[in-house]
Amino acid sequence: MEKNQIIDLEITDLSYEAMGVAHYEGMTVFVTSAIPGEIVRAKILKVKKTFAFAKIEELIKESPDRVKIELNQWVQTGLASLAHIKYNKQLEFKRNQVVNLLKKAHLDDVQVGSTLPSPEETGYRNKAQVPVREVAGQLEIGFFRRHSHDLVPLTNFLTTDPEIDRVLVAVRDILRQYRVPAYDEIHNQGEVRYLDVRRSKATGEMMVILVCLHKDFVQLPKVATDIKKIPDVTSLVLNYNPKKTNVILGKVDYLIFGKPQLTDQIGDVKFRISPESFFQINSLQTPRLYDLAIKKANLQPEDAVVDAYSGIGTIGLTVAKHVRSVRGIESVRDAVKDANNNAKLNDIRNAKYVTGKAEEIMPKWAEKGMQVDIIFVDPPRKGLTPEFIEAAAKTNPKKIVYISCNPATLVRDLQEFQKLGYTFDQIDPVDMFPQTPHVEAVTVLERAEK
Ligand SMILES: C[S@@+](CC[C@H](N)C(=O)[O-])C[C@H]1O[C@@H](n2cnc3c(N)ncnc32)[C@H](O)[C@@H]1O
Repeated sequence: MEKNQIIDLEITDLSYEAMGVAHYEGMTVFVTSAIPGEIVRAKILKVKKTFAFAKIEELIKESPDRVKIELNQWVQTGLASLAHIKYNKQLEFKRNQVVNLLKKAHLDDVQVGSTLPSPEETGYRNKAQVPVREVAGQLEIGFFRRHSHDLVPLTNFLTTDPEIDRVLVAVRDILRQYRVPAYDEIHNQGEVRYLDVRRSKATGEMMVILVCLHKDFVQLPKVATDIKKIPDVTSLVLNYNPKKTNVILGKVDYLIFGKPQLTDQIGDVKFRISPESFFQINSLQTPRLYDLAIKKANLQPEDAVVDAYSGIGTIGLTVAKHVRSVRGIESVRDAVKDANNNAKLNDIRNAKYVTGKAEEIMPKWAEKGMQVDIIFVDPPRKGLTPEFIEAAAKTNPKKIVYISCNPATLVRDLQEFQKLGYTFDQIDPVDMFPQTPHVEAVTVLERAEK
């Protein structure tokens, strides 16, 4: 097999990144935008030792699961790599990912629920974070081509709230008008690296964050005056990121105008969110995810609850009124401040959040003999650490409710809890990210009776 070769392929599977999978002369070929059941004439783009990448030249047999999309770039860039597949099939794809991981781990008897669909299939994201680069002599916003930093200009991001897309385009036009340079990552020069826009579904307020190479730039006063005039924009923040790095946000924020936090609501609890704090991006699906997790926890009024990887306290503060106490752990200092302030804002007095790494704080609590009834964990994609798992089990909770955004680390961690006397019999996928291959899932671990 060689680059630019044209071959006919039968697509038999979808990869975790939602590329069509085919086999050809002992090689696995990943074909962008292809769907199982399709026969495609494909052009080979890159050849590795045992696998290759290809793109469709001609669709010979089309799958009935394919849907027409407005922009091929959504799938090609990886912004919405499932957008060409019917929504019910996307839900099946996500469930299958969990089923396959369980099979690999010889846990075939664990039940996998059907994926809980999102109330909105598009336009559900309450936040957009888009790169700003110069393309053909002009400042553009868009999305990087898969596995690259080549910007594909876009103004319709499909998965973000259309109100956010409107503001992104308006800010782009203001930056163009005042000739603010886009960031040049090769030379670490220029100015605006990313545009970050967040919208509260509860209040309609929007916060604009300009991620910049410098703390200030000559055009900033004029740019700020014009951004203030965009309807519904309530604050502007300059995030200072001077480093040559792929990390999007720098460590310092300067409030240019408006309120330093956005106010949103989940169920009947209000939340103020700082720019550095994590907040679930699918506003309508989040309360459904939490409801499922809370129902599975079967909380009792006398329960002592731990909310680990708590962000701004969304899970703990949602359950605080129904339990004895909530103790939360979160590594981002601003998020912890938000969590404790959010407790006050909602007149919740039995919840307290601390700053630190969950894998360091939990062993200390276990050491002190802290009594815990229920632990909620909601870690980032890399999952839990052995130190956290051991300490969590040591506090002897009745239940550990695991909310995960990566089924591979979820299954790995569940097996570790099993070794420590916890059992589980069901995983429930929840679609927080329609049109993308990301899978969220909830599992409850119960202490086995000794
Ligand atoms: C997936 S988010 C969940 C946040 C929150 N539970 C929610 O639903 O909004 C994971 C959170 O874990 C935090 N985090 C990452 N690594 C951590 C660690 N080692 N210890 C504690 N928190 C951590 C992140 O800052 C983020 O707020």
